[in-house]
Amino acid sequence: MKEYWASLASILGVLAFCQSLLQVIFPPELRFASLKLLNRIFNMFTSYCYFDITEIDGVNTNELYNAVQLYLSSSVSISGSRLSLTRALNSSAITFGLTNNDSIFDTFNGVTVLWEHVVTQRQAQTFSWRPLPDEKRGFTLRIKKKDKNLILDSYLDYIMERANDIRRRNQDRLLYTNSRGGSLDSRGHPWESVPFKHPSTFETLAMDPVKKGEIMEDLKDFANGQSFYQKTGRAWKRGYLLYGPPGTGKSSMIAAMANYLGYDIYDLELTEVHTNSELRKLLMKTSSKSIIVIEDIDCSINLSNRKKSGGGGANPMGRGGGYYDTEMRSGSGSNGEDGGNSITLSGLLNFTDGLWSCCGSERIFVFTTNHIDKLDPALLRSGRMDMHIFMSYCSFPALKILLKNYLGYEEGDLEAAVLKQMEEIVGKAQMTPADISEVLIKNRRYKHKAVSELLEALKGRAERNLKNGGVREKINLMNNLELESEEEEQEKRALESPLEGSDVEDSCQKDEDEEEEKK
Ligand SMILES: Nc1ncnc2c1ncn2[C@@H]1O[C@H](COP(=O)(O)OP(=O)(O)OP(=O)(O)O)[C@@H](O)[C@H]1O
Ligand SMILES: [Mg+2]
Repeated sequence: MKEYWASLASILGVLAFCQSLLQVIFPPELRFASLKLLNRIFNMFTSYCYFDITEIDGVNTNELYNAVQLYLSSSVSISGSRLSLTRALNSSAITFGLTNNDSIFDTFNGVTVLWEHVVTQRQAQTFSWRPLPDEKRGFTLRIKKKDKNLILDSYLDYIMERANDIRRRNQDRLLYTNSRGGSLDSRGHPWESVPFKHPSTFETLAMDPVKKGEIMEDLKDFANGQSFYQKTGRAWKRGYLLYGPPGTGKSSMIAAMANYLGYDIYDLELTEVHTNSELRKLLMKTSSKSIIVIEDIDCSINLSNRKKSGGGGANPMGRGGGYYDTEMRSGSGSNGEDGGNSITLSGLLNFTDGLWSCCGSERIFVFTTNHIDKLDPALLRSGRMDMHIFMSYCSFPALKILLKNYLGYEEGDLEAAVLKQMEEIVGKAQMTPADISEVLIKNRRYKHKAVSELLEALKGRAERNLKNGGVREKINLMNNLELESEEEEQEKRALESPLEGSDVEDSCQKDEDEEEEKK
């Protein structure tokens, strides 16, 4: 047996020697033919097969090369004697990789494979539309012939998937804006981006834990729901409407969503968009795994424009009679009421719901508003915004989260009596998490003072609300009384008016009769 291996090794050695000799002596055509022949003989004796994954495929970058590089960076042990270190654009993480002509073993489904990073100098520059790097880089994958099918079926898919995960984890999230209006940058992009570093997370977000849990679950289900959306024939997107008073955490919630799912954010400034087609182009240039945000939607666009349009009618729910068509044609800009901004509600609905909304996938739309009552029912109907989330004034569970965030107080750290007082009063105080955060930040170095000032602030607001509430009740009562007396007056007038009317009619008739008689 030993002898067999020795002779096989010497044959392979001779073949390798012949290969390199051929490269030096023969002209290219002959060299190519003989290399092919030698490779065949070589393949007959070896139990391995090899796959080359080059960095550049023709003139295009080979995605698989980048994926393998990233994938191997997660399995290369830091103990290696020489590793290459890279930090990608928009990334705060450093990745390790194989240096030139280095190799590494990897195991997948119990099968061991060998990866080699092959770097050679590029020979005379061939014609290309774009300059190619001086070095030719590629990975060679060595697999036992018997494992070839087993591994190729799923191994490469697995690598692509893992690489995408790593890329997402390493890359900073981006915040895009369309503040340049409709103009494009040098690469034809309408969006400008900056690294997104908002620290808000669901852990720091002060709100009812049950509601928070529901939202997190909904987001996770959405992100893992590719097959569900495929199966049910729905576009893979979801809409959230966040509403509530200012300072209750709507923007913080969006940041928490992005950080939770690892999505980018597209902050769409509707006032910068001039036409529906511009809106569509912006949508087409968003990437998947992103959150498209329209803040203060009630202020961004004249959503009541359909009422002003002739065909819209006054019935806000009226969808018959070509309601949307009329809307399309009669954007507020067309009649100049909106400073030339002709984006319409139907354009917006098409943006979130129409066929164009499906270019790309795994996208979340978030609208925020302080006045849900001002929104058009078409925006609120079920299926359009899948979840309506009310961001309310600070509740007791939310208050506990803020105390933990700013003062580091856990559940048992505060006196039970103080907590009880807070619990009783926080609902009546109607303070937003932003208000409470202000008090806590101001005194964060002196925890006791922070707590006592917070209690004072809560009490003060509760009392004021009670007084205002009392006054408001009185005003409402007076208003009601006034209304009632006004209604009574109107009724009286209505009852009297037919008499007055008949009087007038009668006198007119009398005058006419008299004139007739005179004639
Ligand atoms: N629920 C919350 N949890 C934690 N912090 C909050 C919360 N709500 C508000 N804050 C704090 O208050 C500040 C303002 O909050 P945010 O901008 O999220 O409010 P908003 O609801 O978007 O207000 P607006 O309606 O004015 O846009 C944030 O910087 C954050 O620190
Ligand atoms: Mg906000």
